[in-house]
Amino acid sequence: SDNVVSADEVISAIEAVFGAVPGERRNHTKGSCAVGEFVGRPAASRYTRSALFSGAAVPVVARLSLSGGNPAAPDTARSGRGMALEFKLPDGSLHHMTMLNVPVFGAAHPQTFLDLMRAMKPDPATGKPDPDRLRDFKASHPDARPLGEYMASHNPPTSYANAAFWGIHSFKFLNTKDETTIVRWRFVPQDGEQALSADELKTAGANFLEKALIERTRRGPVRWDMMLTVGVPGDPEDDPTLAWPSERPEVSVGTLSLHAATPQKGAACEGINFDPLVMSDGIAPTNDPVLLFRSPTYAISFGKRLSGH
Ligand code: HEM
Repeated sequence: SDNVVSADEVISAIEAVFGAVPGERRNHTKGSCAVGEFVGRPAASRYTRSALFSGAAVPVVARLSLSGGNPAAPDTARSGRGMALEFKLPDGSLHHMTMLNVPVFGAAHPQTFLDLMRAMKPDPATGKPDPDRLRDFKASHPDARPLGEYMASHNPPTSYANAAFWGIHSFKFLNTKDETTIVRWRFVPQDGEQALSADELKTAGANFLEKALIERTRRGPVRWDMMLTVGVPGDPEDDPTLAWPSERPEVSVGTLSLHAATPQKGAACEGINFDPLVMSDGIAPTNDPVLLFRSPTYAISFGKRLSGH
């Protein structure tokens, strides 16, 4: 059962891999802040009554990040890139979307995530993870394979502005008649997707992502289209490691525009806990055990950094 894994032990396991920087996030530690707006399309109103899609501009605070707890992670690292969005709706309510630049996650249950952290824990003798433990992890956790295969065949992006971001989990959309539709979504960059070449991986350096985003927003808003996929019966609802069939049609339901970016220190995104269960009326979680487990885990990380630990 999923209840055997506690949020506390997962945070401890993350800290055992990466250490802990006082006052900072335990995961996605390296990141940048941005601000902008989201304009939804009424095309979504068939599925959701959320005010996100009224057509009015909704202010957004965003954070772009590298996954992992290393505050000095190189921007060429073969790891996830994150996009976290906080929408402020006209009635004052908040909505969060906390996404990654990959279509699937590497754990169907919190236990797999915990086991991965345990396998990644550096061996005191070498300062590196024990290759045997990593091999054992891969062999014993088939749910980690789809993400592993995706990461192996996709280089990291040249810029956050050239990355697509997926919501990964399935969510429930509720319309005015209280009808439920299971959906997934991704944000597709209007600048186009672009990955680092093998040469660029060697020459790009460790810290180009923040600079590229700041410079890009100075030339004008950087935009992503929100593409919605409507599930059909039989599509996996509660497993974020399983992609939906690629032939499912996508509907454009809105556009995100980021107008300005800055380092995270002291900026608006720094103090936000981008808990993915912060949801406004018209959007609700599925029973995906990973989605539900994220909330208590983020709360512990947030509490630690708030209190300066
Ligand atoms: C068992 C699964 C997971 C665990 C234990 C976990 C843990 C964490 C933790 C502890 C943080 C830092 C929270 C804070 O201090 O504010 C974080 C941040 C983040 N996570 Fe997860 N996570 C999980 C799954 C996911 C998934 C499935 C996604 C994407 C769909 C995701 C995307 C992100 C992003 C984008 C951030 C950075 C948020 C920000 O910029 O503040 N995580 N995660």
